[in-house]
Amino acid sequence: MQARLAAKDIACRRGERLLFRKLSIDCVAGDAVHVTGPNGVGKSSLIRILAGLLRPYAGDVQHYGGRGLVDERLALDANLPLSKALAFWERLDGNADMGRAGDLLQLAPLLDIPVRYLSTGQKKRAALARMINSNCPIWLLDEPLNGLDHHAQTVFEALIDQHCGAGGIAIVASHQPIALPAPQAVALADFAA
Ligand SMILES: Nc1ncnc2c1ncn2[C@@H]1O[C@H](COP(=O)(O)OP(=O)(O)OP(=O)(O)O)[C@@H](O)[C@H]1O
Repeated sequence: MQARLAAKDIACRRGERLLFRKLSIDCVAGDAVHVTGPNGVGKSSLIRILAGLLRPYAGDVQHYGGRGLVDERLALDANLPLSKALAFWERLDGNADMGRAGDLLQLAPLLDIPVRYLSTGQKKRAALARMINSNCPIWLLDEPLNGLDHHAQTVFEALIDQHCGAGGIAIVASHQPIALPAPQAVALADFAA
């Protein structure tokens, strides 16, 4: 069965505020979605709902296929050299070869450096490579270009293109323009409560 992610009539409440409501997204293999909106409208909250990390106030989310998330929280042990921090996930994900993603995102020179010493963009490159290496068909990306230099941005845009071309799904919350293959646009302010 092909990858699918469907959110139906979801609403999001944070604290006492209802942020958005009646939002539906239906993605099938190959789809890309660009979520936009001003600060505080709920883009990160939406990505976390789609990832299953935050319960929607109303509506539901269904998915077929694993979900990979990259947001501002770096899921890598700050005290380990990057190679060992990545190896932790490689054991869980059952994929020991960082391979192409690691090459393209130029991780080789960073592997001996403790994660806490990596620059913002280097950490983001490592997080993206880890997600790619997990082989999840559904990519959930919260500001994935933040911190990346122009070359790394271009490389990652090409990786999204390949991922969708191979039947993956990418849902991207981004302030910055990002080249996505035939994206559906979701302007979150249109669903503000
Ligand atoms: N745990 C929480 N409890 C209460 N309110 C929260 C919580 N987390 C986030 N919020 C509020 O929810 C709103 C939406 O936050 P969110 O991070 O989803 O917005 P965003 O659109 O991603 O913003 P930005 O563009 O600045 O990244 C903000 O007003 C924020 O203060």
